Amino acid sequence: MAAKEPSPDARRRSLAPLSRLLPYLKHYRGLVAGAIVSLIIAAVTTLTLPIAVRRMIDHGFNGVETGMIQGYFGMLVAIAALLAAASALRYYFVITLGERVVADLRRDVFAHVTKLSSSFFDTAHSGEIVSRLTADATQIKAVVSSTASQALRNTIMTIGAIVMMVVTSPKLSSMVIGAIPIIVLILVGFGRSVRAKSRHAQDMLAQASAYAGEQISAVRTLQAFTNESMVVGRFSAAVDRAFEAARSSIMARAVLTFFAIFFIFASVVAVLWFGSRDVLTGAMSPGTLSQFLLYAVLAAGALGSLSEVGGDFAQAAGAAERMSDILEEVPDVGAPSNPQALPAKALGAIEFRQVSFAYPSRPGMPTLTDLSFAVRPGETVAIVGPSGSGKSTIFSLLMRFYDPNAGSVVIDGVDLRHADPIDLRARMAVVPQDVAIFADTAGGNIAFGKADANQDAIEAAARDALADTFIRNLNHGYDTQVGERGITLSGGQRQRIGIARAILRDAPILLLDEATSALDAESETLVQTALERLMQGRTTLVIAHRLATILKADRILVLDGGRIVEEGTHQTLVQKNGVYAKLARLQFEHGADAFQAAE
Ligand SMILES: Nc1ncnc2c1ncn2[C@@H]1O[C@H](COP(=O)(O)OP(=O)(O)OP(=O)(O)O)[C@@H](O)[C@H]1O
Repeated sequence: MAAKEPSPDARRRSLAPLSRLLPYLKHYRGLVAGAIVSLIIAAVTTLTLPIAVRRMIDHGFNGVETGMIQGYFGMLVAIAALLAAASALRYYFVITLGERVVADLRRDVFAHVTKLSSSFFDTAHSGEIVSRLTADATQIKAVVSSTASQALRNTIMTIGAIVMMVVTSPKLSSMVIGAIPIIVLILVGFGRSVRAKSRHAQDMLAQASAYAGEQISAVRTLQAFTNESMVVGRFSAAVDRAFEAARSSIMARAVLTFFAIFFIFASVVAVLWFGSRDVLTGAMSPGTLSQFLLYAVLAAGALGSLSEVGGDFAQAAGAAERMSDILEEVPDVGAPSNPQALPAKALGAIEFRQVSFAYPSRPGMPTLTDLSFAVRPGETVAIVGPSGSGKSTIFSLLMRFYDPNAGSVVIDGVDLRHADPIDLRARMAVVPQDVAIFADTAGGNIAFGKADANQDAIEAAARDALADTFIRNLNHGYDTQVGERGITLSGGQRQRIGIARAILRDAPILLLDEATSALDAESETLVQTALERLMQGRTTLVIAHRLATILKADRILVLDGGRIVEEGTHQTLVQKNGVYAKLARLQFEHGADAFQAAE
């Protein structure tokens, strides 16, 4: 994914990716219209204020029409009320719109990510995807809400105020308008440097947070190696670097503030100087001078803000691009337009026909070569082989996480390429080596096997998986939070939750990846018994690491270097004295006695 990212410069220049947000805005035309209307009302009301001020000064203070001053104050209060109402409405519409659009975008990106195929995740970093859903989405929210409305408001204000300046006094405006480009250029130049420095500060902070996140997630290792002071030292150095970067950005902003205020006031003083001469000569009324001054201040303020929002737009364009990159990612493995239905009554027959496969991230290196085997409904087949021989890859192809490069994988007579992956996976239950436990309750974790399962079904599955007793002994039984990654559970307990989940799923095909990590004898027996119950009446393919499992299998496939090198029962393979016999002696040492007995 990183390779596809355009350079930061290219990203800064192009605002085009923001147009990808338009379809989202279209769903909320009412909010958009409300925002624009209230924005225009607020801008126009602000622009009428100087006129009111002029009329008040020229007519209210001249001693002749003093009665009118009351009327003008009344009018000013009415204008203020309108301005306040329009601004409040603008805030409501614009912020709601921002939140709504970003919520939709987040939902779509997440939904799309869940559908992407394994080859995408082989190269993508999950942390990066999450940061797109959080940090990038937040930047987009800022643009859709405040930045876009600020830009629009300030554009209307700038144009409106300049027009009104010209209308009020063409002579003074020619002077001011001539000076504006110079001031803007200086401010924009400074603004760039401020932005570059603040971006640097953000990066430094991100580094510090990433370091903290990594260490917190591995806090047990950190404490076990008593590296607390080293880690704290590194973190505080990272935080200090972030602080220094922030200070440099704050300094630049302070200098910018100095120049911005100085230039604005200097130009106001210059206008006052020239204007007051006209007022003294009677060429201009004091009210007109005040009106002009107010317009000049409004124009300067609006222009200043406009120069700031440019950077925010560029950042959000980058964020929008990163999010739409994900939306444009097409899954390698998807449902065909007319998927072939699997037989209504699932049999659980599996067949690999001359399958060859290389992972997309390593195209030149075949992982499976010309692999053919069949598993009859209800049969239990054990796959054994040295580490890296391709055992897990067989499972990945069966679940259609990848498609083979040659040959076909067939379930119940249907080539998986022609089937809908959702339909297909519904017929399988998987118990992986390392059962994924979510930060949820014990019951919730089992229910991951079947989202609509009721409490009785969950408890029945837990009983069959021999997990019921330990779950009931937890503080709140099935409602106990088991912590992120199941940190509060033992290895054997995690596995039994995984087995309960598979029992609940009640699928005709069972894919079992036996854990390699040794459990104590008691847990081992529990897990083994639970697995045997689970395997009853189902087609089971098991990546076997234990002799006990192998002995119970109907057949053994021996895999080496992505090929099936031997096939048979334990007895026949041992007699053959080939790859299996050697592997069995080395790998199943802890079952050596059983091995001897079986021989
Ligand atoms: N996602 C992947 N992308 C690229 N190569 C992979 C991927 N997964 C596995 N491989 C490679 O494919 C080969 C077979 O891996 P596989 O996981 O199927 O082996 P295994 O027999 O299950 O090993 P183990 O018993 O150690 O789990 C290995 O060389 C491995 O490095």
